[in-house]
Amino acid sequence: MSVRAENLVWGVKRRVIVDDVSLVVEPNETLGLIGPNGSGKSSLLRLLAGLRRPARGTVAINGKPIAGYGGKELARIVAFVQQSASTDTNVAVEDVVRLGRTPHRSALGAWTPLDGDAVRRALEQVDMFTRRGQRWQTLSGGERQRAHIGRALAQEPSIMFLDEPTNHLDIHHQIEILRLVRDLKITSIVALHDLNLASLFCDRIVVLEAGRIVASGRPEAVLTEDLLRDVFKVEARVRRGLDHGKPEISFAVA
Ligand SMILES: Nc1ncnc2c1ncn2[C@@H]1O[C@H](COP(=O)(O)OP(=O)(O)OP(=O)(O)O)[C@@H](O)[C@H]1O
Repeated sequence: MSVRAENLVWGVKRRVIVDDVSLVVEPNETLGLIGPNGSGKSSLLRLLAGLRRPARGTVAINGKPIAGYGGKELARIVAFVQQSASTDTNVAVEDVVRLGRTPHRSALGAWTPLDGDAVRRALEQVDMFTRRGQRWQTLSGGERQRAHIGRALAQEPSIMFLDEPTNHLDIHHQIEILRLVRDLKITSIVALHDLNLASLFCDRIVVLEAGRIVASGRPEAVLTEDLLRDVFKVEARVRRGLDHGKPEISFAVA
């Protein structure tokens, strides 16, 4: 499914936080959202997912304005993995992941084998199947993050929004989770701080600075030394990676 935003504006009091943002994400594309702290990545993700209403502008999913979707209908289509999401602490991993099935079930609907399959698959995808019975409060930060991603996967969404999904993850799981997101046949929009991971796993990258889009395109067009200097205030060298041909950034620190 596609996501199209036109001239989105959102702010708090007099401060404009998302400033006239327009973008299109094509079906099955993985779009990376990068930008310095406070540039508006999370705010934009929430607007795109319909969790927040813009002051101006529109979001359309598959050509239909998001305001035209019912709550449950939208929940079947869209999953959102928040930055450091909280969860009731007295539950097991599997209970958290099972919550992902909620939008697919009627109020009195029985748990079906299809629900069970989706939960098992999601637990396996995030490498948490063997920990499915473990209590939430005993999990490490990275395990909690993977369980939250598992919940979103169990939802079997058509569009997934992920806000810093690699937070707390070791390098193996950072790569595995982003590879999974890239390879899923769904549309994904991912806010990321790690520019090398954005380069490796995103089809396209949008760069935000102070709420505005300052660059967008394929990683090799966007991740330039000039952009890193201008937007991220770092000196860096960008070369083509020998193994994958994608831009590879090394930071020059004295
Ligand atoms: N509800 C709110 N009330 C007041 N200010 C807000 C609110 N939501 C966001 N902001 C401010 O808007 C700016 C953008 O926040 P946002 O979380 O979207 O940035 P971000 O790019 O995701 O940042 P980070 O990389 O640090 O996660 C920040 O300066 C933040 O303090």
